Amino acid sequence: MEKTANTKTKQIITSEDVHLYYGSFEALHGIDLNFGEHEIAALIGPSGCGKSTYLRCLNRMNDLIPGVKITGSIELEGNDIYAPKVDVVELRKRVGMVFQQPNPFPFSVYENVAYGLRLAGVRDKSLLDERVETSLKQAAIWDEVKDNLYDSALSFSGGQQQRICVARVLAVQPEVVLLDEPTSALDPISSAKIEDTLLNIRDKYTIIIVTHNMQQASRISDRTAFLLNGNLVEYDKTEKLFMNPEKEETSDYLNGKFG
Ligand SMILES: Nc1ncnc2c1ncn2[C@@H]1O[C@H](COP(=O)(O)OP(=O)(O)OP(=O)(O)O)[C@@H](O)[C@H]1O
Repeated sequence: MEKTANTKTKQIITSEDVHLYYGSFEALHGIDLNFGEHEIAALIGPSGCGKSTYLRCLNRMNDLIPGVKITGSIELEGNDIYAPKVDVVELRKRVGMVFQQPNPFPFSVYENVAYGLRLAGVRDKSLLDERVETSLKQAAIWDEVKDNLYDSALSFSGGQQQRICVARVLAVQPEVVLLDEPTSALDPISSAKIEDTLLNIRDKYTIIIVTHNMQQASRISDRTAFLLNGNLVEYDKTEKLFMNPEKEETSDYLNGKFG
């Protein structure tokens, strides 16, 4: 198993021995994973193996679930994200998240993308305009919405809504973007646009994506982690993991023997 494949790349997130309990149920059994700057990492594995649970640890989304206990360590650029002094709102700006179902607010496209900036106290109209446009361009949706910026985001298609959600996350200039099955509710053309978007923005962000779609993982990710029953089985360069996995469980999963 190669956990530090990109040794030359600066590691942005390092997690060690992460255990997560939902009440008495242990969903993660000690996960060691790290993620580098400008890297796309994919988390794959059968339903219920803990992919989303692990992803949510990275910006403390599990804090919102009653009865959850987490042990181990997760650091963002060397700082413990679970330290008592951490401002969780600030953390979630640095580690943004896109969900499975597009979830734009019932506001205009402009206000969706400007939302986080306004919350952060940005009032300068030209700065807001500039960030909204840049973020929509990065999310590869600008051309489709630029003439309708003040229409409700809900009036756009699911695929367009998802790219508006990506733009909303990018507007606050995060370091890490987490995506939890962002294309599973989308048609293939919209999915391909999201994939292109991720490839376009990888030079500025660290991207961690949970996906059930193995072709998607192999198309866009630099490294892939295979999880099974709350354990990390293998983490390696994507091509290596798909073409020549070290572990039998990985090979069985890739060959459709379970999951
Ligand atoms: N809020 C919760 N309360 C209790 N158990 C939970 C909760 N969320 C998830 N679990 C359990 O934790 C385990 C891991 O779930 P998780 O959703 O992380 O898996 P997953 O790999 O993302 O699955 P899927 O691919 O189906 O989304 C499962 O056994 C699940 O039933």
